[in-house]
Amino acid sequence: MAEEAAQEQQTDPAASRPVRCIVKLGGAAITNKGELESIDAASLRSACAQLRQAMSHGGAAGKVVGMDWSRRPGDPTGPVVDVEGLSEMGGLGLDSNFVVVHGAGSFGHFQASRSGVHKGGLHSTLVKAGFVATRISVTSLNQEIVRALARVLHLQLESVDASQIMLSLHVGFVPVLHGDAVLDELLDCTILSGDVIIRHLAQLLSPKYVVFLTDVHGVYDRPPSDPNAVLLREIAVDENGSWSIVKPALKGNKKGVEISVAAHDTTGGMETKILEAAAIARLGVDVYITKVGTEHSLRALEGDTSSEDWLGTVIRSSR
Ligand SMILES: Nc1ncnc2c1ncn2[C@@H]1O[C@H](COP(=O)(O)OP(=O)(O)OP(=O)(O)O)[C@@H](O)[C@H]1O
Ligand SMILES: C=C(C)CCOP(=O)(O)O
Repeated sequence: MAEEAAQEQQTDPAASRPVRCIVKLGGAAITNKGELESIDAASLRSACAQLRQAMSHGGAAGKVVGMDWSRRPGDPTGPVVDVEGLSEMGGLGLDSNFVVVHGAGSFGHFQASRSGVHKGGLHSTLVKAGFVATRISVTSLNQEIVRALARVLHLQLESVDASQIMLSLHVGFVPVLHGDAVLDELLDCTILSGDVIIRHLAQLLSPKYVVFLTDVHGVYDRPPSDPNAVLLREIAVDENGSWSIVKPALKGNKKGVEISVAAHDTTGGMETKILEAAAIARLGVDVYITKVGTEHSLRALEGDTSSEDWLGTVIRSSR
């Protein structure tokens, strides 16, 4: 009986509450992407705190009850479990209908690019070793992210596969997924970006909006390291999937965007993000790309990017 109910919830999206937001914690946002296996702790903390704020109904969400029970007694970071506090969980008014996907940043891209996992070739010992090394690296980042989220969200978090997502949401979990080294029918193995996972999730879950948090304010007309780079405020996507810059009007009617990708980035950097965001917008779901740890990221997570002073890129359907 329980199994049947679970299956029904898994296959029937209407059985679950609608998903409000799918958010990507970009690897460039929460790690120091150029420095091997280095977390940007301040940005990660800020992203978690803002997620909590965005999930809370009308601001303050009460006392924090840590859900990270893996800490040992005597750990200076806090109590192992505050049992009394747990009874308050029900009354906190957190809207758990968020799905979190994180990127790899400096956990995974180095290992993958050095061994060439993204290009396939599992017959090679180097690729096989790189596949394993990439998975170890990105899953160790995942542990840290799940811990950081568990410290501030009064919710249980799980790394889940697609078939479990709807059910997890239904019971009040916040699913946490991530890009990874994966087996592939065409290449035999490759690197799957969190950006691509988000597009699939958007198709599956029809969220109200999607947020990409990264280390720059949004999509620029050229790499943001160029002092003349202009932030693109709005990009429209037509029914064929082609996109055009709506705001601001660029000099010389410039249509394209110049993109640079870090040498060790195995998933295409900002180019992949724009392509995936355009595919999501085509579904009728607005996409916000903005910088982690800013007032703009909080507003994006709350779904409120309408005011003129919001800094970021909105990608939406032209329909
Ligand atoms: N035209 C451009 N507009 C915006 N960012 C750009 C552009 N060209 C290059 N970039 C770079 O893209 C980077 C963000 O893309 P990236 O894929 O690294 O983000 P992420 O999703 O946070 O990281 P990860 O892929 O590791 O999860 C920024 O650091 C920025 O410098
Ligand atoms: C393990 C890796 C390298 C996954 C990469 O995913 P992304 O950082 O979201 O593009």
